[in-house]
Amino acid sequence: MRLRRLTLHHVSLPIVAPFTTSFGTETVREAYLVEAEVDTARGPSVGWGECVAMAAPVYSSEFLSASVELTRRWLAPLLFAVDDLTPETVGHHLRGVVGHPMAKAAVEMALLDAQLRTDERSLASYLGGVVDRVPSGVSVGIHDDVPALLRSVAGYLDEGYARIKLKIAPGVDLEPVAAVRREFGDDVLLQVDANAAYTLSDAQHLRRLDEHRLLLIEQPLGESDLRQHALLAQQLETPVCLDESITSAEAAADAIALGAAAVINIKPGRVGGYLEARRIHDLARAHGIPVWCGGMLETGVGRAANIALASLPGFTLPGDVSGSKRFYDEDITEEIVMTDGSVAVPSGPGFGVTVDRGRLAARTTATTVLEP
Ligand SMILES: CSCC[C@@H](NC(=O)CCC(=O)O)C(=O)O
Ligand SMILES: [Mg+2]
Repeated sequence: MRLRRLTLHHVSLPIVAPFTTSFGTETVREAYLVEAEVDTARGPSVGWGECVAMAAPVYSSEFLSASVELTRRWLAPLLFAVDDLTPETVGHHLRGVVGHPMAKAAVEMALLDAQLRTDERSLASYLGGVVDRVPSGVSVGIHDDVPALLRSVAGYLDEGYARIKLKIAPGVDLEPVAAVRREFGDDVLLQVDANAAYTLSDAQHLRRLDEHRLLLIEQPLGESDLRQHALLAQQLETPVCLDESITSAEAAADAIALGAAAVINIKPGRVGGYLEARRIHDLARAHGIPVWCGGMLETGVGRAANIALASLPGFTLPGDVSGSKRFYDEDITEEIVMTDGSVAVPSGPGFGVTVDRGRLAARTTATTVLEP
């Protein structure tokens, strides 16, 4: 294919309720969608991608305006210069640009969507999906008090979510977890996510979570603390899951080899795209490491693609693949609906969803048009 134009649609989506993690509170999701216009062997096509970087470098070192600038100054010119571009070679052509996996993932996504639409093939089929529905978990932010948390969890359980993930931080961990266990019983699939808020010196404190029979504890320590996660894992019964630390298949291999990850949260944006995400899936599966699909408050574009990824056989734990309404009153695509604890794997060509241009325009704060 040949890339003719990249349009970055900067969008601002209000979140239905403040979402608080150990690194801050989000009330609006700033993001950008990548619209790629390409010429393929079968004629012109358009594909969509989504950059999951946050507005500020609080989750990882990437942030949206840097991703836009990187795409404008380096990623787009490199890709415009390629005559026989394919989604599978985007990573190769961008190898001279160090880092920035989220920015790279967004453009690779758009080219992959464009190619799959031309081929009339779904992303799930292309990646090797084996199921047509996947279990839907939900991520629950830190609340002001336990009663408010219990009301939120009760609501999600009433909706049918298959798994509850609680954000925790020092001082807001043992009490809320114990309260949820006490209120909803032992059968609820329950896990926690610290977003790197603890240090190895907290090991004895974190051991006290073991009594609550959690599925896992996600990213308790810092992104670069692989060895320390391995030492922590030796002290906990609760399986350690890594998120922020797993920035590539190579990082996943190191984490597995070091015993730092008993479970891996795969986020295509964080690792540089859906092809790298599949490589991590394959690697983890070869080592008997369960994986699940994480979330970055994606719009229906990224959400639909994540659900397709979650249909691969190694995704044996419910992912953060909630319905659109978990975060947004109105999505930019058709609504992703969770019913009876699962979401349908999109079966249409490409990512299987359609960007509603009216809704997109209503949420667009700026547009960056990139041409050769
Ligand atoms: C704004 S927090 C984004 C990162 C966080 N994501 C979630 O908690 C899931 C969000 C979602 O369901 O999209 C994580 O560390 O796993
Ligand atoms: Mg996480």
